[in-house]
Amino acid sequence: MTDASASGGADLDFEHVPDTDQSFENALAKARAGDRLTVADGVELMTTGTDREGIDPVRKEQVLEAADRRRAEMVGDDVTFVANLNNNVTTACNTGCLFCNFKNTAHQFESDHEGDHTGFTKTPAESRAVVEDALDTGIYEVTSVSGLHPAFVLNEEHREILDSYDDPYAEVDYKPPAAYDTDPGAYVEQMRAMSVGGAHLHSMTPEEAYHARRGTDWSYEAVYRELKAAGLASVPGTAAEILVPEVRDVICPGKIGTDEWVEGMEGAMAAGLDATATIMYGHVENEAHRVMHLKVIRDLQDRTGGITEFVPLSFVHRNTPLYERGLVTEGASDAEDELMVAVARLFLDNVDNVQSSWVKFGDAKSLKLLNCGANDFMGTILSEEITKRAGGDYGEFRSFDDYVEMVSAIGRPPVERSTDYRQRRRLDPDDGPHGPMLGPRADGTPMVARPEDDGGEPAPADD
Ligand SMILES: C[S@@+](CC[C@H](N)C(=O)[O-])C[C@H]1O[C@@H](n2cnc3c(N)ncnc32)[C@H](O)[C@@H]1O
Ligand SMILES: Nc1c(NC[C@H](O)[C@H](O)[C@H](O)CO)[nH]c(=O)[nH]c1=O
Ligand SMILES: N[C@@H](Cc1ccc(O)cc1)C(=O)O
Ligand code: SF4
Repeated sequence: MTDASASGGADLDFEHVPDTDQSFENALAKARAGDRLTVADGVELMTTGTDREGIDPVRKEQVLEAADRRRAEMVGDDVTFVANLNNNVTTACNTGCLFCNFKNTAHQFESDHEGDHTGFTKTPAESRAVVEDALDTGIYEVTSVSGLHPAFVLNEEHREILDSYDDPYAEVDYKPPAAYDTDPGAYVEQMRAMSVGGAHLHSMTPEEAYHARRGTDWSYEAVYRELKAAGLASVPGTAAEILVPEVRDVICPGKIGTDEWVEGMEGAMAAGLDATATIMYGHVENEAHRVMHLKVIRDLQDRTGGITEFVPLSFVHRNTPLYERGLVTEGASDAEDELMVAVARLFLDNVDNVQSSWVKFGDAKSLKLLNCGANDFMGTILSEEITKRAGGDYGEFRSFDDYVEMVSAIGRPPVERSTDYRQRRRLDPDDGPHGPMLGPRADGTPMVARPEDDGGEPAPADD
């Protein structure tokens, strides 16, 4: 039997292990025929057979080839990408996920705290200014994911509710903005600020929505409706990590559970928002957990139909507590990354788009993954904090010319997309230089990186 433990480290005694009654050959035949796969089928494909130790290179190629063909049948050869900006509002967070080095514990942001930290908080006005600048470069979308700052509230009504607790910090992780150097404002103020100028705002993960309703009896749907009215247009399905309780207990015990993540996503879609879905893999979990996670996503999509894309996020281990505490010794191998993308394509028969992330994989591997079942190539992002702070070093920006060159090199058509994939524009490789055309101020002028995006020093922390 195969034991994933690709990441080495601690010997965790999980209930769910990759062990099935199915055979690899049967599972592959079903995948090739386009039959809906069971979890056992998925585990056979993900492990290249539980009858053998390790990954079998020939069987792996068979799985990748089946996924590549399925991708061509489902969405054709186009490789899509979006002109977008990442604008994360704050790194202050007390949730304590053990895979995350993006966050800084919130007490460090308090006005009376002595000593430096590397984090930041932006006011709504500062967020608006960053988005305004990026709109001029032609972006279509603003992606914003943040730490759960204790001063964050949905709106002023929420602030009053949280203020009325006897000990708000202990009971509901709330401390008034006056305690901090920088006030992040209310979530609705940040939404209004970042949806400026017709930008498509992609923000408020289920974990952030949980924070935006903490201490109340409001439903996720009601909270997402309020955020939508303030400018939110779609939701990033992060905070998913691995949607199996025994894994969450190890890597993110402070986070919402599997069922609540699903409830949050359903609330977003009930409010009329599209969402992406993610998996963060390559740490303590095994192949059974990865496929169980895919089943949660497929069931959710059967019920809602609102998931626009699935994003495999390979764990970046270097600067994280999981690595520092010896729970993992490395991230996923190349073969595991390939199989994750391929089995996602084969298992998720109801999700059109599977994303290959150059931030997580680098250019060479992310291009290879476009031949293993992926069809989307993420976005220009212009700024990156999560992977960089975890020790990743694939940069913070890809220009349209970079995209056209890379995608053409693998013989596929490069296509600019909107966040919901409904607007598409094919780029002619022979007609450069290339720039975005779909954003509210886009006119085809090439986007350029700010100096710090080219490996220079980042801007100083503002908090
Ligand atoms: C940093 S959080 C920010 C948004 C919000 N606090 C949340 O948890 O949804 C966004 C996502 O980044 C991903 N992430 C964080 N650290 C990572 C790492 N070391 N490697 C890969 N992905 C990581 C996780 O999937 C996480 O859900
Ligand atoms: N995979 C990563 C993403 N993906 C999100 C996209 O950039 C985009 O927001 C989405 O496809 C909706 O259009 N973003 C990152 O910053 N880092 C990644 O690794
Ligand atoms: N925030 C995620 C990436 C992400 C963003 C938005 C999404 O819709 C999906 C994934 C990361 O960097 O790890
Ligand atoms: S993943 Fe999100 S919730 Fe968890 S510590 Fe990082 S920023 Fe906070």
